[in-house]
Amino acid sequence: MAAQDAAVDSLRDREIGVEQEHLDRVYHRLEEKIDEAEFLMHDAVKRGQVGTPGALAERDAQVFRAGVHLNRLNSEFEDFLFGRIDLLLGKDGERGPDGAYTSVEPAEDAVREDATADIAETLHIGRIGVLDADYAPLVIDWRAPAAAPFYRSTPKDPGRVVRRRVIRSKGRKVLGVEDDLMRPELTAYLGGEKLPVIGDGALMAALGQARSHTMRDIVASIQAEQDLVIRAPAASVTEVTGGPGTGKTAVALHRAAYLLYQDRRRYAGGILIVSPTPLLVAYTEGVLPSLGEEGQVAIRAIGSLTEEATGPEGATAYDEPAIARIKGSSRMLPVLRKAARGALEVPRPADAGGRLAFGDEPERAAAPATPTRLRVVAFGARIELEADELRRIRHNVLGGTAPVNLLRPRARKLLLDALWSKSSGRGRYTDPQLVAELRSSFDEDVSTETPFLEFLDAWWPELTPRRVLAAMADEKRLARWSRRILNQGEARRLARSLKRLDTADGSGPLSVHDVALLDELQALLGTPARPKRKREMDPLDQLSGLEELMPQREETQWERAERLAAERTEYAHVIVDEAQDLTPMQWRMVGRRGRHATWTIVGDPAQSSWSDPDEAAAAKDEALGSRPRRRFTLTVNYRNPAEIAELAAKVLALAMPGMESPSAVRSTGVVPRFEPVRGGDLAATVRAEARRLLAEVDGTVGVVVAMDRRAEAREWLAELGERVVALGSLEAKGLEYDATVVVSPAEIADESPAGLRVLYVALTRATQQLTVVSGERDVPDADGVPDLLRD
Ligand SMILES: Nc1ncnc2c1ncn2[C@@H]1O[C@H](COP(=O)(O)OP(=O)(O)OP(=O)(O)O)[C@@H](O)[C@H]1O
Repeated sequence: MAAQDAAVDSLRDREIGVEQEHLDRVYHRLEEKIDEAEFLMHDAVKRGQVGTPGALAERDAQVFRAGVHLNRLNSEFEDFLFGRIDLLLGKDGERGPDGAYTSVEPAEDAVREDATADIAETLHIGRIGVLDADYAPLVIDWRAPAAAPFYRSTPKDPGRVVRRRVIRSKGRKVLGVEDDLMRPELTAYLGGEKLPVIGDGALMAALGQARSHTMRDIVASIQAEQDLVIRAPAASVTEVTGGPGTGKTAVALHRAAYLLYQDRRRYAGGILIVSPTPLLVAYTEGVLPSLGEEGQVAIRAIGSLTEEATGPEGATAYDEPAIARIKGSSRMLPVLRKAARGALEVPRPADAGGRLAFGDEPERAAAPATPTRLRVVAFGARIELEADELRRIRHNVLGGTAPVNLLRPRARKLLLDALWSKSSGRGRYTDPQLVAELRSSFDEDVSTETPFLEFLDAWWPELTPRRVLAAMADEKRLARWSRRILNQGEARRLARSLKRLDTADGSGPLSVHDVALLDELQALLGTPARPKRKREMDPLDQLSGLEELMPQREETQWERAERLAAERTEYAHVIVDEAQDLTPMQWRMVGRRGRHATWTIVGDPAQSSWSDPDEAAAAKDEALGSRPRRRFTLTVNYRNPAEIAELAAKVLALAMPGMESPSAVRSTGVVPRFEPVRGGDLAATVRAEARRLLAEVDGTVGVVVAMDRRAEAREWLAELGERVVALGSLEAKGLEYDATVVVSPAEIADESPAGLRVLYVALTRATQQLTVVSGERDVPDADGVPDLLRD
């Protein structure tokens, strides 16, 4: 036995040596490329000294290209090279642009009659492609067509692949190799020697690794059903469903990288990834850089899609479920329409200095209540418009559906018309040209008069979304705007929840659901065009007057890329993660960002925390329009061991009877634990359990509690260090931990109408171990199993 083990070890060492040699060759080539890039960079800087506009632009472009290249090469990727496939001869002898043979099927004579064959081609797969000096592929980019068989090939449908190898390396050192044999029936030879096979698969090794607070890419172990989604053509809408842990988030992120690789020009318009929480954004945002992609992709939490309204930190407050239900519903749309127009008559909050939601100027000094009379002096006489005349004009202007803020010029025009019709100058002449001149000077005089300007500002103020939302905090007013849409109780609750915003400076804390309302209001109000500010001039240039002689400095590509990203409100591709949670109002908000986009939508209806899935489905259909859809289903759970998945399936059966659970790919033999509260002390029980799990696992421990308990749970765990995190049930979306403690299933299930589905989410976060602690509302049996989790 020992001799056999030693033989296996020495074969493994030999194969590691083979891959090390290849990796050395790759790094040698990379070093040459880095030298080249650095040379280009210096050359470019020299060119810059010539100073003509053309040379400057060329220099910028060259520096940009060389910089990007250097960046990618210099970032010492862990697992830069991670895969290899050994292939039979292809059907035709054609090679693709990456130098690899294109044919997926083996040639007819690739396998001899005695089931022996020769390996005709070996490809190494890595995060980016590298060609040698003769343009032969040293490494194929994982997204290139030639790399697809690495992911797609299975023993059932092997194509040309005989052996698929995952290479584990760190920096420049190869640490290990794991092989899967795709054609076990063959005896294959490579360079005259029998092809060796090492280990028993890389997937299990990857799944067993401890989790950290950031997600890893899965580029070395993407499975065939996932690869189909990642490489699906970007036409219209790609919809992916699958249970917890089936890799939906991972697939969505890899798809973003794939699309950029496929068609960088098309996606220069940006890819937006919408995530449910800032926690999931933080968890996933390292994946794309690790795949060599940054810049073009914006990952945003649904609560910070409108950064202008919320600030970069976004909205993180959660409304209680009954309020969230109202704010998320599409019934809010007619209410907001009324509010956007009605808010014109609402006096500004008493103070100044508040942050404008979507503008860039601070609010000006407090204005009095909306004026009811306009009085001006023209041609030496006083002219007045009374309340009912003003009302008629306002009514007239608001007739259509145009955004309120864009109607101000029309309001101004109708006011001037009405004043002119009362002016003494009107009947003075009959010559049309004279009348026109008189009118024009009348308009100019009146419209620059301070009383007129002040009146217009107060009577037709430029509204901000925050100001309108704050105006809805008044119960009577909101009752008026929501008549026959919300019932009295709903209107009252909604108004109360908006009171937070009705502060003097209008900057009270926003909830996640407020953001979609603000965004809708922004669309209803419109943003008037502002005069462009002149670029500030260099004071030295001004002194010498040289600026007129110098060519206009052109924007560099970097500056341009940054500016476009900052200005971007629509994207070329929109990816929605945890799509089952988007409310109808959120679908409208996301829809506005992808009006001309292609889409990838991933989600799981069984994990939805939104109470009315039909209403959300209708809003989603509206956002996507009639675009054709391709649907995929992922079926294998890579996160939870079978023991945990089995327990979660009991809740799934209650939450969504008849819905199938994904099948867990591995089992650990460790069954979930059940802990009743010890001595009535929930905090101590949870703390003890978290401490125990910290000793059991290498990575992270997540403690999931009902939303109302978040703050206290953080205190319970404050001294246990950074490996432990306390989370509210809604915050656990999409995250995973080596071990989790789920605190009081009944409390989580009772939180909202979707509570059972939220509990299902909480129970499916662990990769190794799970403990369920019963609280007051649970009814544990003699083994501590709460009633919700019994058979
Ligand atoms: N092919 C794979 N190879 C290695 N790990 C994988 C693979 N597919 C998924 N995983 C891992 O499984 C875990 C679950 O993946 P992911 O979070 O993407 O699932 P999900 O479907 O989004 O889950 P949920 O619906 O619960 O949010 C992650 O740790 C991911 O890295």
